[in-house]
Amino acid sequence: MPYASQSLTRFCFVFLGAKFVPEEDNFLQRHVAFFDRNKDGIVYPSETFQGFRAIGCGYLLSAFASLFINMGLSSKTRPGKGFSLSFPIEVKNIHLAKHGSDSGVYDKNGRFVESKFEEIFAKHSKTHPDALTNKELKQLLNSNKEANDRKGAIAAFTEWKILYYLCKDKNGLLHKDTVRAVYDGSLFEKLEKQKASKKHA
Ligand code: HEM
Ligand SMILES: [Ca+2]
Repeated sequence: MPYASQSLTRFCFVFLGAKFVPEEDNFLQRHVAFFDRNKDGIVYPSETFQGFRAIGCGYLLSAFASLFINMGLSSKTRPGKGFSLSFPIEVKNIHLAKHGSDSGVYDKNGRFVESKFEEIFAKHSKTHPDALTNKELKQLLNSNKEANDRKGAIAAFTEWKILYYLCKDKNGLLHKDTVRAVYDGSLFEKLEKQKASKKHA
């Protein structure tokens, strides 16, 4: 973004109270917008940390996640801009941070591909119709692995394992509706509400 329009965005946010709203059909923007705590369109490391804490993650995981996610994705989402030590992630460009060895449920623009989502469960949920066991999740990750893509495989492993750790049921199953909700980010809002209500109980 040229400097003038960047300043205009900042002006609108600060003085007019305008908020960044993710595109309705861009599920990847919605996935990430939860972590943009003040809705200015940018996720800073402190916001990733606060978002992780809000959904019930411990200090250590939240601290590591905020460092790795922001250091890893910041530059990719800021094409044409220099490196920034405050490691901002621009939500509108989050599709540029997609990696390999993923499920393909997000297309290259960050939109949700229903057929790819259904494919996960058609191929891998053998024990229970609408859920994945830990072993089936491992098989999913292995079958998504692309050749010479260690970085992508590690990123995919981390995303799925954190999801499993946070959301598996008491029988160790990761349910289809939970996985659907992580794609559009609504899962994060639900976890935040659950955590807040536990705190007040
Ligand atoms: C507890 C927090 C989070 C969990 C459990 C989580 C989980 C996931 C899962 C399961 C996927 C799908 C991967 C696939 O389709 O194979 C994904 C994709 C993605 N997530 Fe997250 N995520 C979290 C937080 C974040 C944050 C904070 C960011 C960045 C600010 C982020 C950026 C992405 C991106 C860019 C993708 C697309 C990867 C691709 O399709 O290549 N996620 N995440
Ligand atoms: Ca922000």
